[in-house]
Amino acid sequence: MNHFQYQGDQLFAEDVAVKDIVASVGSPVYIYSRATLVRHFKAMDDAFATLPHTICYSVKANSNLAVLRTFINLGGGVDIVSGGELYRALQAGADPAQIVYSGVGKRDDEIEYALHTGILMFNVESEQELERIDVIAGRLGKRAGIAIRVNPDVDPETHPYITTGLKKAKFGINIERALEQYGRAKEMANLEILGVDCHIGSQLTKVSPFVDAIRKLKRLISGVREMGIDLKYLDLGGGLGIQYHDEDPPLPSDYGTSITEETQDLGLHLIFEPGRNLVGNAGILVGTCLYTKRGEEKNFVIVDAGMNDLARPALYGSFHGVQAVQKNQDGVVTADIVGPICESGDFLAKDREVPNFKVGDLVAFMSAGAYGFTMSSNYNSRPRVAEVMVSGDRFEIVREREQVEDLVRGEKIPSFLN
Ligand SMILES: Cc1ncc(COP(=O)(O)O)c(C=O)c1O
Ligand SMILES: N[C@@H](CCCC[NH3+])C(=O)O
Repeated sequence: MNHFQYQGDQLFAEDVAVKDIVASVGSPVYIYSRATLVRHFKAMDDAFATLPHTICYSVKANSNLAVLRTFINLGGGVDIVSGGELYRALQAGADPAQIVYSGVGKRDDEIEYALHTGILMFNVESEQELERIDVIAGRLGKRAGIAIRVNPDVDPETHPYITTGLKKAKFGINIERALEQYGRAKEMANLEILGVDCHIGSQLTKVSPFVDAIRKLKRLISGVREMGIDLKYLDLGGGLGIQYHDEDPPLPSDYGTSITEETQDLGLHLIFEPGRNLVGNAGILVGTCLYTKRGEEKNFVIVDAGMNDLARPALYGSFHGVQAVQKNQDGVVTADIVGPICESGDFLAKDREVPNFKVGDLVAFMSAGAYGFTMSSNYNSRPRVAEVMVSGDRFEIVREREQVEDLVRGEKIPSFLN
């Protein structure tokens, strides 16, 4: 069941009318459905019920503390890529023993922070990083749990900007060189080799690339075991896609069945790092129509939300469904829905048949729960919008809207300018 649905002519988030949220919180605003978050987490968790596994939610998709807490309360771990994400995860109550840390550019201070925290493991993405972690762990008198993030050279058949598992990508260590690096890691005094990791890309709409990657990893796992290394974890990253428009991604249960089949004899604890699949369709962005322009070439609906609030259309040409918060009887129009930002790339929908919006109408951008707020910026000195969590017939602001004063926080005018 979808938790963003019409009741009569009104769009609801669970049992709350979206217009009531906007009336109370303002526009634009991100709105999340707690019931959807819970349902998605459980679907992913249930998909692997027959194997030991941990769902380590990928914080980058949506790092709101209320979202993190929802998954953590369901027993989830987290996948982080920075000291900032580690801080957020801990604030939300994550168990350090269920935190995995990926990313090609971990800084010394971030590595130290993670070691002090006692995270489960670093997913190491380069030969130099392996050494760096060993040195820092030695200095702190700690042993660092690690997995090597292997780049299996598999095409996930998704947008090039979110393809990560091809040889030409900056991510991970090429699979042909991985065995050698396990050998090096084994000789490093302050590392404890715990697993093998890979993440091949995001918004995958087929299971086959995951299966191809696993088959390649299995050969590596045998090789690592032959070196006398006792592996415990196989981290298969995230990447399962969602429906934004006309995609037909596999259900978590199908993804689970295929992966379980491939991995059940390995005797490894599986880790998954889903982001988008858990949160993407659990959130919407709502804006207000400020103006309409009827052009000779094009029609425009100008809204108060822009590419700084939702970057995906501008960055990847992504599709987000557009719906009227209150359905009207005024027919449809083919238009670009654009924001106030001074760039022609500032569109949220292009050449789209949409309701014939009028000034003051509320416009909902669907499937905006993943990589929406987390990729927002202050471009054009626009304050970040509020985030609201709905649960049943209640809603709560889970992040206040920024004020313009917040935009100069920490900024000083140098005295020599006086
Ligand atoms: C290492 C890693 N893990 C997990 C994810 C989450 O991906 P998704 O949101 O596609 O599940 C990403 C982003 O693609 C990632 O880079
Ligand atoms: N930001 C991307 C996904 C990035 C995946 C991160 N590894 C998107 O919105 O689709």
